[in-house]
Amino acid sequence: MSILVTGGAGYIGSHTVVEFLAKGEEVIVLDNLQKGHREAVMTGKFYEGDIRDQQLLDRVFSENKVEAVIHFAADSLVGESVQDPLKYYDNNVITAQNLLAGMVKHGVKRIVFSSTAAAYGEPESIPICETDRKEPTNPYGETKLAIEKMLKWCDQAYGVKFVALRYFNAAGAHPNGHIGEDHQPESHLIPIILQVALGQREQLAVFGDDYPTADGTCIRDYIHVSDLANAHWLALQKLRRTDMSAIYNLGNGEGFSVKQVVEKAREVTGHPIPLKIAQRRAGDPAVLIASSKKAQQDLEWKPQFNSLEQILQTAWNWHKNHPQGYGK
Ligand SMILES: NC(=O)c1ccc[n+]([C@@H]2O[C@H](COP(=O)([O-])OP(=O)(O)OC[C@H]3O[C@@H](n4cnc5c(N)ncnc54)[C@H](O)[C@@H]3O)[C@@H](O)[C@H]2O)c1
Ligand SMILES: O=c1ccn([C@@H]2O[C@H](COP(=O)(O)OP(=O)(O)O[C@H]3O[C@H](CO)[C@@H](O)[C@H](O)[C@H]3O)[C@@H](O)[C@H]2O)c(=O)[nH]1
Repeated sequence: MSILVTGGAGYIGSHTVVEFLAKGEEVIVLDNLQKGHREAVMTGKFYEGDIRDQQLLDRVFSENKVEAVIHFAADSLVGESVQDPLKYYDNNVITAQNLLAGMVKHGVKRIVFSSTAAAYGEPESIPICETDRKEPTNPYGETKLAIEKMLKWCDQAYGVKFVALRYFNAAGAHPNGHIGEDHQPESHLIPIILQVALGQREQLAVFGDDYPTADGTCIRDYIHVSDLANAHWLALQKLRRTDMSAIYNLGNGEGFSVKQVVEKAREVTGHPIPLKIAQRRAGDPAVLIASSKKAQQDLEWKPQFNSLEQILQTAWNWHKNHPQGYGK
């Protein structure tokens, strides 16, 4: 039996493929390469194409005995989703609907889904627990929440069991140095900071310093991509073991402001990393910090790279050795 990884050529997906292969799983990747990189898929069977293509899905499910789907494929930028919400409803909600229809048609009953901290919106308290209020402040989070609900109803109606993983901010790179983060154009904080350190950008624009936080900049909970990858495998084990659906937060439980991340990156890279204060970015909540107690208890998940320094160090190794990402 194989595990189908959608979006497996992307940042978190490619790290998860490596993790699953190391655990002895048979992996199939489906990715339209709109953001992903063929070079990032270390091995396994690769289908290039779009999940919205029902015929392609039929082919993938017919040519392989798929036990479970790990669903990463999506658009995932907070700012862009505010500018172009319909793109997000199309590529996130419609895509998930199509995928689930394919799964139901072909009798595939397990799915691990990439949800997000953006499902919560402005938190009612910190750290955020899975049961806390969910009022997304951007369409991206709204589409992920809609998919979680779609999964709940599909469980009830068709017996498709799911684990939705609400990751906080994925960061870092695989310690093997061969895969890392390469988004074109890049919009995430840590790779942008490292591009400044590499001399590829003059400075970092800090999106707002008037938030209700100690230094006025937004606080996020950065979680290493390899720890996320491992959580997916543990989530699949839980589905195999219990056949019960569940939702988990995945973060380190510690928040860092944009300015604190810059300060730590200065230590790691030895570069002064100049910054300028810019306008707030629409859709950004001030503080997002996870309680991951539930994942630690139920999944026995233990993050291995849980300091910001380790996260920045692995990311810096990747960026230094691949200054053009997978391009060169
Ligand atoms: N990066 C983060 O901090 C973060 C945090 C929370 C949740 N997530 C979620 O995790 C998932 C992966 O994030 P990422 O940072 O690796 O993103 P990514 O853009 O690097 O990876 C997504 C992959 O999906 C592919 N894809 C997109 N739409 C597709 C479609 N319709 N058909 C086939 N392939 C398609 C892209 O080509 C890409 O390779 C996303 O669902 C995202 O919402 C990411
Ligand atoms: O040039 C930049 C880029 C980012 N930021 C700030 O840095 C923080 C982190 O931003 P970014 O790295 O873009 O991540 P988020 O917008 O927090 O979103 C990420 O983390 C979410 C979970 O918290 C995921 O759902 C999203 O997919 C993922 O992109 C935010 O406060 C941004 O405003 C800047 O100040 N300047």
